[in-house]
Amino acid sequence: MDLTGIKFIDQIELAEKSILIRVDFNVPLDAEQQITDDTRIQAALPTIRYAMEQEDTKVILMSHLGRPKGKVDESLSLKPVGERLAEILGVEVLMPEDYGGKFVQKLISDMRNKQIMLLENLRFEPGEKGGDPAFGRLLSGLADVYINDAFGTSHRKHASMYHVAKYFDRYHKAAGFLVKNELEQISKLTSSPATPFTAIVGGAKVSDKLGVLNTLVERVDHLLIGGAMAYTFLKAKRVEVGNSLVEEDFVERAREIMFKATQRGVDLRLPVDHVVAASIDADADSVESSPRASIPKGMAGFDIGPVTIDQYKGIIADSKSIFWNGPMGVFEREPFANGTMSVAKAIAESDSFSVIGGGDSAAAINVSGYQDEISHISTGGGASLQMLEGKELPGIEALRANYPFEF
Ligand SMILES: Nc1ncnc2c1ncn2[C@@H]1O[C@H](COP(=O)(O)OP(=O)(O)O)[C@@H](O)[C@H]1O
Ligand SMILES: O=C(OP(=O)(O)O)[C@H](O)COP(=O)(O)O
Ligand SMILES: [Mg+2]
Repeated sequence: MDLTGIKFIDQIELAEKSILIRVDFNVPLDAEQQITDDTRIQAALPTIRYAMEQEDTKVILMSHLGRPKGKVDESLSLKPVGERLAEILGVEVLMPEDYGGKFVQKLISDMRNKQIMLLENLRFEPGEKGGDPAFGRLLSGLADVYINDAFGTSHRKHASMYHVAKYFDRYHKAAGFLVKNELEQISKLTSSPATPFTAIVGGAKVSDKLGVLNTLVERVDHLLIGGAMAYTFLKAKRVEVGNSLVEEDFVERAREIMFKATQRGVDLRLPVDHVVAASIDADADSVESSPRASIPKGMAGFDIGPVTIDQYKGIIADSKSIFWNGPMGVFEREPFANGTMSVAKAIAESDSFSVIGGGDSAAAINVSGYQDEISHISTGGGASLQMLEGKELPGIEALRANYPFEF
C-alpha cells in the first residue's frame, strides 16, 4: 500500500495535547458479557501507552462493539472492556454516557494523571454507522489530535473512522502502531507472495465478504471455503443445504465467482461433507456427521466434515503463502470446533508465510494453542480481506495529507 502523506503516531507532536484514539475493541463476549478473547485490546496497548507517556497528554479512546442498531443496547456496552483496560493499565477509565457536549468536555478538561477516557459504544448512535459527518465533527471536538489504531474497522466509512479525520490537519492526525504493523505485514501478501498462495475463507459475515472473493480469486492459486460462507456457494451449485445459513441475494454472485475460478484455473474448494445438527444449541448427542456435500432436510451445517478437513490439510501443507479469515464452523461450541482447530494445526505445521485475520479467527487461533506458529495474526478480518483485494481502506485514506474530502 502506498503510504504517501500518511504520518504515524511517533511522527507528530503529542505533548500537552488531548489525543482521540479510534481503537477496535469489538471483542468476542460470552452470554454473561465476559470477554472471551482480548487480542484486540492487547494489540492496541503500545499506542495507548505511548500516548499516555508523552508529556501532559489526555487520552480519549473510542470504539464500536458488535452491531447494535443505532440505539442503546446494554448487552453491547463497552463497560467490560473499560474494566479490563483499567486492570491492564492500572489507571482509572472514565466512561461517560455521552459522546460530546459540555459535560464530556468538562470531564476531559478535569482529567488528571492516571485517568483515561473510553467513550461508550459508538454504534449506539445512528450517525456512526450512517457515516454522518455531524457525528464525526462532534467527536473531533473532543481533542487536539486524532489517531486511527482501529485496523479491523478501517474498511468502514463510518463517522469515527472517516468523517472525524476531516477536522484535523496533517500535523494533527496519524496512524497508530497497530495499524502500522498490520499494513507492513499484510503488504507481504499483496506484493508478489510466494506461491502456491492459498486463501481460506469462512465465518458468518457472508454478505459482507462474499463480494471480496470476486477479486481475491484473481490473486490466489487455491481458495478454500468453509464456515457459513460455504452454504451460499453450495446452493449456487444447486446442492441441498437444509436449514443452513444462506444469503439468497448472493447466490448469483457465488455462481459468478465459481465460474471465474474455473476460467482462471483457480482451485476453488467447497466442503464435501459436514457436521450437522437441528440447531446451533444442539447437545453433543444430537450432532451428526453428514458424509456428503448435501445436508439433510431439517438439519443445518455448523462445521466442515473429516473428508473436507483432509483435503484442505493437503492443500495447506503444500502452500507457501496462506491467508485465513473466518472460522470453518461454530468453533465456540465444542461439537463444531474440529474443522477450525484442524485447519489451525495444518497452517501451524506448514512451511509458509501465514496471516490469520479477524476478531473471531484470532480468538480461534488462540484457543487452538498454535498462535506462536503463525507469521502474523491480524486484528482485522474484513479489513485485511479488503486490503488483499487491493481496494483502499477509507479509514487509512482519511489520514492522508490533503485528502480530497467532500464536505
Ligand atoms: N456454519 C456456520 N453457521 C453459523 N455460524 C458460523 C458457521 N461457521 C462459522 N460461524 C461463525 O462465524 C463467526 C465468525 O465470523 P466472522 O466475524 O466473519 O469472522 P472473523 O471475526 O474472523 O472475521 C464465528 O462466531 C462462528 O461461530
Ligand atoms: O469484527 C470486525 O470485523 P471482522 O469480524 O471481519 O474481524 C470489526 O470490528 C468490524 O466490525 P463490523 O463488521 O461490524 O463493521
Ligand atoms: Mg468477527
